[in-house]
Amino acid sequence: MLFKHKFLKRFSLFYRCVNRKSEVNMEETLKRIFNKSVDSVKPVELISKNKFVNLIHAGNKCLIEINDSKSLNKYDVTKKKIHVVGFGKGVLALALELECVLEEKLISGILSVPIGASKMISLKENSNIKIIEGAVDNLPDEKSLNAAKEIKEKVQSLTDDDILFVLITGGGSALLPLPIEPISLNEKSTLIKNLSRAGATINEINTVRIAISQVKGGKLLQTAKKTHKIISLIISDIVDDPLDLIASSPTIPYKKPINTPKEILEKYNLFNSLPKSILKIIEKNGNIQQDLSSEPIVNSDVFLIGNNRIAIEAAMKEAKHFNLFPVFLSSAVQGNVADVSQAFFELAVTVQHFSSLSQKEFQERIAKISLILSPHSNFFNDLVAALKADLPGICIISGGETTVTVTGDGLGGRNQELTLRFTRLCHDANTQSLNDLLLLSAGTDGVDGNNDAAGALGGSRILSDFIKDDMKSETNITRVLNDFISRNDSYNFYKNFLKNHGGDRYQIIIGHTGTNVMDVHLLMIMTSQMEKLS
Ligand SMILES: Nc1ncnc2c1ncn2[C@@H]1O[C@H](COP(=O)(O)OP(=O)(O)OP(=O)(O)O)[C@@H](O)[C@H]1O
Ligand SMILES: O=C(O)[C@H](O)CO
Repeated sequence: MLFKHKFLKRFSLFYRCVNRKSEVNMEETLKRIFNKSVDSVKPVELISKNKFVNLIHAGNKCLIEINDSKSLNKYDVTKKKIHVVGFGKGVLALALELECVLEEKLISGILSVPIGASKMISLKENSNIKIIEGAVDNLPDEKSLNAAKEIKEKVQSLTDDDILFVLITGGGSALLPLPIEPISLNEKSTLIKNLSRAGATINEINTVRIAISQVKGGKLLQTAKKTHKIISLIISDIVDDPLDLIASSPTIPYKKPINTPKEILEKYNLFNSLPKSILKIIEKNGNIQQDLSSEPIVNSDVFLIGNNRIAIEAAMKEAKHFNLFPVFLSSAVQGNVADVSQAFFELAVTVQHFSSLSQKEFQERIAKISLILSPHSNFFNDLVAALKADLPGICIISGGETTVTVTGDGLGGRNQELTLRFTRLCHDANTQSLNDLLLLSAGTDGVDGNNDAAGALGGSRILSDFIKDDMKSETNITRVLNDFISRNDSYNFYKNFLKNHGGDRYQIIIGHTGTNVMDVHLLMIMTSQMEKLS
């Protein structure tokens, strides 16, 4: 804990003297900002409204134009047949946009999408695209294995007459499992589950996935050598948009990893318990790049069409509509959810108490928090500008993907656990002023771990519904919070416990959104009672 309790108590007295009933509906405001940020990265925005892909008929020629803001790319498709394959949480909506743009030029396709995805989005009535749903709880299963086999066969069958669109979004790794033989699906799936529960980062998990797959890490592209052109359209759900890791990049050869798969498995104590089949492959594929670098692939173009930054920009714009001063923190928030929730808490408290801190103290605190939250280079100046502004509140906006080391048997996800831990920190600090802040954290894919929520809201104000209840003493609340956190049961804290006490508006349930650009965090701090910086 960076701040001592003493520090918090000193300032709480000041805030208790002020009647701080805010008229802003903080929950609703944050939810609306989040929804706008998700809308901005939906395929309909990225492909159609932005005119990213266009079909042009010029005389007796037919061209596809791809306008990626850096360059205009033209493909002569007059005598070509166009196909599509895709895997990930957002590819159904992407394929629909592609169908609308390419019309009858698009003659076939196969998509591997999460269970339930086609309840939310339907392709055109006479669609030529086959949809295979699979990967319950984001883990590979027989259905996604069959999808992967079909996709590989399809790609292998293409010739110089064909153009192939490959749609890639987050969640694609679990939806395109094809382990190197003799590794079984169950062995692979157990290993990935163990890595994830041990708190491995997505970069680490995908490095291991690539090493044991027949199609990941550019290997699907190898099977498409005879195809005239392969055009990959990617929505990024990894920090810094590493194209060779998103959905384990079946169409982009993997660069040398920072840590080898073996080192990663050793780090999480999983190497010594590997089944023989995996062990053999891991020892052989020490340097993943080797097999692929010998044959440069010339018939492939790759476009990044959406990322977390776009969602953040939309959130910034929407926050202004609510008269909040938006401050961009980072698109790269990573790390253990315990550290990240602590850092968000300390950031909120520092902002609330800036007028009592010397400039040096303020800078030092922000610098400490920065070690965890990796702020954008202008963050400090932007924050100071917000503190000088005459607006009722600040909204600090970030994105990224935290990790949870799951030791309990509850239901939850990194977002709900982040907001629950944040709530506990605010509650423990026992300061009235903390009622003026609220943190929203949610996955832009609409899914947070192994349940139907996308995320939640956290802060001591979410407890006020049941603090009023005479039955609950302060100690009881602390015990309840600790219990749900230790069992990794954040979902049920919001779904059942909080709801039973009248707090039913703090969990975010929106279903599959048809896109995926990691998580968004919105920290709202009402400043109307705070002194402004001069
Ligand atoms: N009970 C739980 N409480 C907290 N976090 C959990 C729990 N169960 C799983 N998780 C975390 O949820 C994460 C997996 O969530 P999810 O399936 O949404 O993955 P994802 O990373 O968003 O998927 P993808 O990147 O493939 O789209 C892991 O980080 C895991 O540690
Ligand atoms: O599918 C995956 O590998 C993750 O969502 C990261 O892209």
